[in-house]
Amino acid sequence: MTEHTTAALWPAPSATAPVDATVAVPGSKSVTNRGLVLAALAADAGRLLRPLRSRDTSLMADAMRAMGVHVEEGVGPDGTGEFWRVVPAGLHGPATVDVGNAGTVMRFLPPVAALADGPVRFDGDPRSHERPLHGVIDALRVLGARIDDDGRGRLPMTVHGTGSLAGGSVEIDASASSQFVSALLLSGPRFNQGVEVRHVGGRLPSMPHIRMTIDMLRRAGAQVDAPEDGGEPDVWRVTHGALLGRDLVVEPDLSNAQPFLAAALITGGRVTVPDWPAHTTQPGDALRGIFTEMGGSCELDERGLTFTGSGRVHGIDVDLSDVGELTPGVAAVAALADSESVLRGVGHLRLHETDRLAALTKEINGLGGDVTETEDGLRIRPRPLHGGVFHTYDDHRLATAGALLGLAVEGVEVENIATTGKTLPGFDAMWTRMLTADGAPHPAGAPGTTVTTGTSGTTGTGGSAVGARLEESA
Ligand SMILES: O=C(O)C1=C[C@@H](OP(=O)(O)O)[C@@H](O)[C@H](O)C1
Ligand SMILES: C=C(OP(=O)(O)O)C(=O)O
Repeated sequence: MTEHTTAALWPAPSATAPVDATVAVPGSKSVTNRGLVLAALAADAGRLLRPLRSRDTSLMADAMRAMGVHVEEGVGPDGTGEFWRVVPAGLHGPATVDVGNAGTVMRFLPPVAALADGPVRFDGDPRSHERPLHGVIDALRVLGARIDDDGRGRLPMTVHGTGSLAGGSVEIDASASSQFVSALLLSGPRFNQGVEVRHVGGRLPSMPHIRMTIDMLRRAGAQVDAPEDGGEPDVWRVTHGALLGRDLVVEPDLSNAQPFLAAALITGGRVTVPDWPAHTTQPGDALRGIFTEMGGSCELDERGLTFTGSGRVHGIDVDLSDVGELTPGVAAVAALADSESVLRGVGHLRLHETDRLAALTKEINGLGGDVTETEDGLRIRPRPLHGGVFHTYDDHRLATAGALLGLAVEGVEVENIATTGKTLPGFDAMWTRMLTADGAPHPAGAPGTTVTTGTSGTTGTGGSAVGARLEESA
């Protein structure tokens, strides 16, 4: 856990009534950044429709540009929103990539850089020097790349691209991050022999994110063999071959929908998120089950996902290994529940944007809570909380967790709310608008208040298509 800064304090608004709003959530970070990588590696141009525009995705687009790929911004005809057009080109070095604190950029791009025709230097925020990268660095060396690092398997480092990579079979321990596996698979079609990745080690977290990688690779024309198709457990194979340029519609970011759905749960209100996909690999879809168990109910129909709180919030005993990025939000809700919660399977969160288990424990306890760290998660015993400063350690999900606590606890001040810009710029304005919605009951198909950001996302309200999934129109 890094030291907190003296950044501005944001007085988290408390809820004076049950929320009743429709909140259009911008595009998925994970889909946008995979889409950019696959488009840059494709044989011809493609577009990302409704991409997320945030710090993590801008870093990815800028890194592509630094290596010679054209990423152009555009706005489509009425109602279709913003897009990014990606025109692949020969990947070039020398180049410099700023990864910020984006796991997707620091893990997904070194294999791309190995295909460039010169050196690509990687560096980022101080925290990026602490986040594990050994799975990618060691694997790339086995697959034929030359990499200069400081011997710790972390950033900063330089990948000496030679224009191609042999590829082949490799064993990695990806228990620290599923992104090691995704990184090698995403570039696999461009390796001369494709790639076979075998995970050896502790439990692999974030499996839905690996399924997202496989799903998107297949939609881009790649041949992938995966364990869920009857293959060997923990072994993935990607065959060498061309990737297709195409149009990809980016789904709303369901993990970023979490604070808004949680607001309905905490206040006993109602929030609709339009364009919630009927089928998705996003881990945020698990919120339907988790928050229902914690005391609400949800309905997926032509308006999107409507979550309604019951006025009671229950504790939960849950394994979040598959959906680790939901942990800060679940922990905040659990601190306001009527019974104890145990969150399991998320030891790897100690290596996320910050040590999330330590940070959540310290900050919730700083408001009077009773949270203890376990070996692989958190035990949360609800207690009456009081106001105070909620530090965020440059972690977007700590910031939204603080906002959630502020709904029910007067006098919570969230440090550096702007850190939400990593994946959700304008969160504070969306939050305030959700809370100041007029609460007028909205019949099916005619939601009352719509909250959008200016950065991306849809502005659709009633009648917007459910199932805005990854779609090919190429
Ligand atoms: O591949 C992805 O897009 C992600 C994978 C997960 O990483 P870990 O497996 O490191 O938790 C997740 O937490 C992160 O927010 C996004
Ligand atoms: C862990 C996260 O991000 P990253 O992609 O930087 O790993 C997250 O968004 O919760």
